[in-house]
Amino acid sequence: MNPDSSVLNGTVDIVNEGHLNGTAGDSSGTEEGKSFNMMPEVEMCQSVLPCHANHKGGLSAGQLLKWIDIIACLAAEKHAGLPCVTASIDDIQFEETVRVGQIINIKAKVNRAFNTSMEVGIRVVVQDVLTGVLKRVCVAYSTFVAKPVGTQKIHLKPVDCLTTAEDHLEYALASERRRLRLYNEDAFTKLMQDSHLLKGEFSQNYSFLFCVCALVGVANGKESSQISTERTRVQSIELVLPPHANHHGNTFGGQIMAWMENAATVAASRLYGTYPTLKSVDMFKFRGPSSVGDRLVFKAIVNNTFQKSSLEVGVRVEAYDCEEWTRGKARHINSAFLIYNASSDKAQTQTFPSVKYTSKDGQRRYLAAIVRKRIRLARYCHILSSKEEGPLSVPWDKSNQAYLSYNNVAALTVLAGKHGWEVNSSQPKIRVYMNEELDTLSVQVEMHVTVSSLQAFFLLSDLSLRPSWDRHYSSCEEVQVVNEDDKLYHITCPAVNKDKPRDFVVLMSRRQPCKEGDSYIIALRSVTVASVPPDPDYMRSEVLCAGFLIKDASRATCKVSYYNQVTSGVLPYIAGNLAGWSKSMEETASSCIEFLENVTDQKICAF
Ligand SMILES: CC(=O)SCCNC(=O)CCNC(=O)[C@H](O)C(C)(C)COP(=O)(O)OP(=O)(O)OC[C@H]1O[C@@H](n2cnc3c(N)ncnc32)[C@H](O)[C@@H]1OP(=O)(O)O
Repeated sequence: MNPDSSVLNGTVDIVNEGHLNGTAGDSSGTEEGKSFNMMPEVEMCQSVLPCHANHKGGLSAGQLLKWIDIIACLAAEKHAGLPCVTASIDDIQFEETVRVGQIINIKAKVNRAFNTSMEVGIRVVVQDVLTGVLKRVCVAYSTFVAKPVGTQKIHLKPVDCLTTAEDHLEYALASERRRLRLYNEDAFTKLMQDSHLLKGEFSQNYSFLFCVCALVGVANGKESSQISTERTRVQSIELVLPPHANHHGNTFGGQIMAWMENAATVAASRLYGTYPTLKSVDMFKFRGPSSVGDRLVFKAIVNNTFQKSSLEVGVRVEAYDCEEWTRGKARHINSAFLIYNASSDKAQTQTFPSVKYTSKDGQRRYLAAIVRKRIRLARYCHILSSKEEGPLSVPWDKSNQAYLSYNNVAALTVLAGKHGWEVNSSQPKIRVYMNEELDTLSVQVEMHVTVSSLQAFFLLSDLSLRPSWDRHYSSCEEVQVVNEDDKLYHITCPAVNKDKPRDFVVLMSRRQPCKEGDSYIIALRSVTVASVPPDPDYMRSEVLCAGFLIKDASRATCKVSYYNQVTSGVLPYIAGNLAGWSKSMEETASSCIEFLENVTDQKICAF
């Protein structure tokens, strides 16, 4: 590892610096006076070789899962002092592709012990050998159970070496995550059972979906552009040999996950016709053990596609010992759901075809994938609502106006410059992107408009015109004109579900480009002003960073990009879109384009 602290300091927002400085490979074997063995953390460094890579030269997700499981198990056993088994791994988002020649660093430590189980937190970082730059690949949380031979249950000692603020935070969050794990199972069962609720919450589109699904299920083949999920079905068998076993003789969990990833990737590529990119896994659950000599049958199938930009593959693992094999009696030992994105390494954005099911089981899987997507989204709601978000608004007054405007514009510029925007939906003039980070979610809506960027800038920066094209705005009134380019507005929005209607007080700061090629900027953020106190009829909500960047495409056309870093106040308005059962963002974008292209000269003059 590159010990150059300037390299590390440059990435402290990505990786905890202290974390990286304490390498287990330190030849002195000590850190801050503690012997290595006393360190709560376990660390692994791997140089990524061609044998670890997939066909694209990137580290294969299966290999990474194997390393994650090894290191997590060692951390669990260090705490328990006993053999431990993986019970589950929470969903993992893969943020960075790792290439052959780079160095992987994996650290794991027990965040919290409960009764017989404990949570292990794992951080994976990649370092480029030539530049020394470090990037986070993923963060994962595994649950391990201490399992000595026999049926005895072992109660674990509590984690008592919480030294840093991060240790304390992880300790506190571990019980939240456990609560969420248990809640997710209940929520899934309830949502699957309660089709009434599903129909209600998924609104018209969802009941429509139900009807369409039912029809498609019966009238197989009538919709020619849809591909049957059956075409993606994969079945693959592995015989568990000694090299596949862990140090206790059971089939190694990491190996099972790697095999599962392999089967899932084959299923996804059958639909796609090329190689999709694994974006995340939605919990690996180890339901029961297997051992050397077992035959493991992997069954994978695409369950559903979302907005044509991502798909879910379900993988089920069944184990048979010799006798069970001849009797045809399987043990269901593992299940996981993997999310793939259409590859973005081609000049043109690829999309997945829509799928249809042709059996009752297919219908169940299709709906279950929607429910899981909804739960993933709910996790964002949970993260957003349990994250100590606020207050996000900053008090506005004349003395801090210059700083606030600067921050407003700077925050939007930083948001727009983020890496990792992924296409969520694509239409001829509109494209929706999402950017998921650990605890933030941002959306971008790109629109191609046949008006000059100057005209779009003037029209969009007059927020009082917005209710005429954005149905999420009920009203928008000017509260104060600070100067020509900065105004305060009070916005009211319609109620969603059974909530009260919401209102926002925002500062709009607009900037024309300083030089050719720069964008016009219209930045929005919440502020508090004494003249607009919260109204009991409205739920006062906040926007942290939103707005438009507008850029010339040709003399008469421009690209308008709308950004929003999602807050709990904004989420209800876009939740359906993110989960794939509503197209409200695309509809609003279409209405925005129509407004910009058809607006009369009068309105422009009035501004
Ligand atoms: C490192 C390796 O390679 S290990 C090999 C791969 N892993 C395996 O083979 C494990 C296979 N699975 C098993 O053996 C079992 O399902 C076990 C041991 C995980 C759980 O056994 P069960 O009899 O279901 O145990 P039980 O229901 O009593 O739960 C025990 C604990 O595990 C927790 N647990 C059980 N399942 C899960 C799960 N899917 N996710 C998170 N926690 C879980 C429970 O909450 C409980 O925690 P607590 O005691 O702290 O409150």
